[in-house]
Amino acid sequence: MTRVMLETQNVTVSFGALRAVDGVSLSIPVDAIAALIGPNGAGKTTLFNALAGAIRPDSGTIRFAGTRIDGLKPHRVFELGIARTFQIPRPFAELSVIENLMTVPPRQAGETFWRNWLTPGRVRAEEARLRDKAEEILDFVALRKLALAPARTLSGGQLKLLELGRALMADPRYILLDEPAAGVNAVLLETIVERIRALNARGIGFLVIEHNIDLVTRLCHPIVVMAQGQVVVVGDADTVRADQRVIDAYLGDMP
Ligand SMILES: Nc1ncnc2c1ncn2[C@@H]1O[C@H](COP(=O)(O)OP(=O)(O)OP(=O)(O)O)[C@@H](O)[C@H]1O
Repeated sequence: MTRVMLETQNVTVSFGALRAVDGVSLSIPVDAIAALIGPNGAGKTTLFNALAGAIRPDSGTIRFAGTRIDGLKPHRVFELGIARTFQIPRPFAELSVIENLMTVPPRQAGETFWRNWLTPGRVRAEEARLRDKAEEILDFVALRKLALAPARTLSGGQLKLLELGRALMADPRYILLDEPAAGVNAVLLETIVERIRALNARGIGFLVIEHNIDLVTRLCHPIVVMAQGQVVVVGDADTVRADQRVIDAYLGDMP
């Protein structure tokens, strides 16, 4: 039996009369690079917000590696190992690239704080360790040369890599990636794809919101298609492409 990493049962999120997420039940297997696609307004971001703890669902349950996480605060979800990136990257614009990584809170923030306070000599060692880790991650996301550049000078694609780097500082078990390809040139996109695959090979699971269907087809399985708050179909690229309900959902979105 396939083990499930992320499971939602009948999750609903409403804004007034609008059911942005309407009874979504999903089982995402351990270690999958899964995609969440669908036309504009389908409810993808709202579902991400519910998974990350930014929104409490009106009803339904969410489990991560078997633990209930619906209704938990974002920092609790983060501590359990779910990191997220945003459609529009949110770096500290004036801080350098490496500082942007070093400001990510450790997953066990309290423990580190008390340890440092009780043994102040360790603060420097802790900072050196953090810097080493940040440098290693910058190597991995191909941003080492830009370590000292202010984040505001980065291109769209480099900002996406910075977001991925910030997520990795938390040693996540799972990453919610919001539109990794948006505004990214073809060369950097290949770097992003390759890095996602490498991380997945190390056991990190992904759920990826993406409008670039070519990328989704190459990278993701399973593909979850949402429309009007509901899951339309879940399957591989061929299944999804051939499904009339998916075609209808996207055509319905055309002007
Ligand atoms: N905070 C909010 N208040 C009211 N309505 C909202 C709010 N957030 C989202 N919505 C509405 O909920 C529906 C789903 O939006 P959502 O952003 O989740 O869709 P999406 O699939 O992520 O779309 P896109 O691909 O355009 O980002 C839309 O009709 C949207 O207008």
